[in-house]
Amino acid sequence: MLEFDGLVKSYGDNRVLQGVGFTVAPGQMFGFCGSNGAGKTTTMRIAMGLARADAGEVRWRGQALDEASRQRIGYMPEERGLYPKMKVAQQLAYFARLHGLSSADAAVAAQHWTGRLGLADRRDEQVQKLSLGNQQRVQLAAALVGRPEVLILDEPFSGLDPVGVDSLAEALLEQCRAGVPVVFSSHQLDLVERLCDAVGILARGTIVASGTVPELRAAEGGRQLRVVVPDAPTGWAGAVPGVRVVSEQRGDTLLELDAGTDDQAVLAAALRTGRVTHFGWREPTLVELFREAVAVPPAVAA
Ligand SMILES: Nc1ncnc2c1ncn2[C@@H]1O[C@H](COP(=O)(O)OP(=O)(O)OP(=O)(O)O)[C@@H](O)[C@H]1O
Repeated sequence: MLEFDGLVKSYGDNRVLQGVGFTVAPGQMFGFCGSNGAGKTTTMRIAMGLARADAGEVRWRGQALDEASRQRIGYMPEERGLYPKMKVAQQLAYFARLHGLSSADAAVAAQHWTGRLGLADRRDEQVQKLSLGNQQRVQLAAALVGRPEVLILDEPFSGLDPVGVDSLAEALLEQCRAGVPVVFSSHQLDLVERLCDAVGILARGTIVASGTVPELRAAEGGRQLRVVVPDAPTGWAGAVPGVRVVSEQRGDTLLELDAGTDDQAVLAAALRTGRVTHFGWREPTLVELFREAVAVPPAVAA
């Protein structure tokens, strides 16, 4: 297990982390979400020993991370960290050597990851001559090239084109299948929803929601039903007991049902208006769950 346990961190009066904890199992892909400035980078930097926590620790296999165990982590920092004048393959082989690979293995790993991440034609170019997206790919290759036991990636998908997103996603899933725990931060919640086994949402210094996306949906609790009745008169659903109309546009209605309201009664009411072309429960997207989770509760806002 990779365990983030009770992390507390302030910068002056700015209490950024106030007890952040979550765990990532081997082979699990964990999407670390939160608004700008929520503290995701700070959390990852603490794990890598680049910022010091005021309290709490990060453990891998039960041991607090130290310099030696961090050698076995593939880390992609937010601020990026490549040598601009070094050539791509040479640089990746260098990073692999830093992670303990022999020079022969390092050269093979550099060759492999440049191929996997669409950089085969760029191996002999200086990093500074690459486009931003390709520099990003090199940075990802640098995190992967040392055969990491754990991956901690700060916004690895930002700036990648759709093909780059796909090749990185495939590479990360492959790492998971090999038993590597992967944590990555992202604002691309559609991607998080598609890729991650578990999600943690950081707000107000703590993890305010965590679990699989279906678990987050279940915790959210709202029951919304989408009913499409093209010929129905406007406002038809307002007359059904226990139903609140969330939105209604040319027969396409989104309804919130009270706990005791039978969806079949709603269907019967819809059928009385004419044709029903769609009737189904609507699952909130991760974007909607995120908005709900980060919204300041009235008691805090007051
Ligand atoms: N070295 C530092 N000195 C002072 N304040 C800092 C430092 N690093 C981060 N902060 C503050 O800590 C807070 C959290 O920043 P952090 O970069 O961890 O957030 P984030 O969730 O990664 O944000 P984003 O999504 O915008 O990248 C911010 O208010 C930021 O200004």
